[in-house]
Amino acid sequence: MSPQRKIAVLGGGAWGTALAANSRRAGHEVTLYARNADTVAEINGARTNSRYLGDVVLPDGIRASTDAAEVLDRADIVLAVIPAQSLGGALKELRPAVPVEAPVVLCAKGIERTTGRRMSEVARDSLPEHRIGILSGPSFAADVARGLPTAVTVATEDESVAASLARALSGPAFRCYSSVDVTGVELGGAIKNVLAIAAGASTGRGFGASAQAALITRGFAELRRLGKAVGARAETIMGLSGLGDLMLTCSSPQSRNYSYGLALGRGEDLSGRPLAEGVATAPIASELCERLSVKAPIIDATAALLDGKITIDEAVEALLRRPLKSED
Ligand SMILES: NC(=O)C1=CN([C@@H]2O[C@H](COP(=O)(O)OP(=O)(O)OC[C@H]3O[C@@H](n4cnc5c(N)ncnc54)[C@H](OP(=O)(O)O)[C@@H]3O)[C@@H](O)[C@H]2O)C=CC1
Ligand SMILES: O=C(CO)COP(=O)(O)O
Repeated sequence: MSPQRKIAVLGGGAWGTALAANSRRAGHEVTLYARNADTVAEINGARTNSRYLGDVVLPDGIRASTDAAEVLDRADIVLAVIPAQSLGGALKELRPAVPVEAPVVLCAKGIERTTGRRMSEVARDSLPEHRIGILSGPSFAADVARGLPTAVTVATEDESVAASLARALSGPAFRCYSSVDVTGVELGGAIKNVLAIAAGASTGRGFGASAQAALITRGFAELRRLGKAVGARAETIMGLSGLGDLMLTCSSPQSRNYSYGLALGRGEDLSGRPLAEGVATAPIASELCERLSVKAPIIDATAALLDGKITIDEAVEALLRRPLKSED
């Protein structure tokens, strides 16, 4: 077990709460910032976060607060678990309270819709003097909150910081691998959400398991191409934060992105659904691929589908009618 640190978690949703639980089980002092007073009261009192994690009971000793400065005071490590489209603004606001010595580990999975920036690019702008890391991999919040086993990747540019974070954040059932490939780790997490919507839509429309497997595999080819174009390592894309998370998210209705796709494919009402980061990431991922001359027909079709420009049947027909080529 690594020495006890003070870990400050920013964000009181499903993943922030699950990571707080994991950090507590790993033996750390844990504080959590949530902007919702009811969430704070429930975590401190009943040790639940029923809005996001149902009846999962959290380990004791997590101290939640609506006061970010109090949560961040003397923190050794900060976990930023705020959704991708809100991360930049939130970190800018919190900047004066974030200790400069504390690495800030980003846990959101997405690309900023308005700018095309990956999470580390967003955070470096908001917190220019801090060391920035990223945590990503196959990990449903409810599983981690319950203490079920999984493994993820933690990346920072500095190898020793990455290794130290991996030691600190690993828990009894949460194994962290370290990496210096920040770009590769964050790219996998962002793109798998888009591909999960595509896989869900196909299955929801009734195209069957073969179509879903073909879509995931060819979607993964698009992620590999995009990874190469932005300088990600191939091993990272093949690893937990790439292939690993893609497999998880595209195969379980527990995924909010996959279930968003399922609902889309079934023609259900999409309003009031839980966060599905792929919805905002799809159009900007498609634009990014175009800008970098990366062929990404599944990402493009998903963006067009979400925008209402094409139907699922038209999307699949267009994908099948593309000129035949060698597999790459
Ligand atoms: N859930 C999961 O299984 C996993 C999620 N992730 C990623 O983690 C990120 C967060 O997801 P998750 O926790 O599940 O999402 P949730 O929807 O469960 O929770 C989001 C939380 O962020 C808070 N929030 C939103 N905007 C701000 C802001 N500006 N300042 C402070 N807090 C804010 C919300 O507050 P409020 O309650 O007040 O609205 C809410 O507590 C996403 O990018 C997701 O892809 C990664 C791995 C696993
Ligand atoms: O990132 C996740 C699992 O690794 C969670 O996926 P969803 O956001 O689709 O629920």
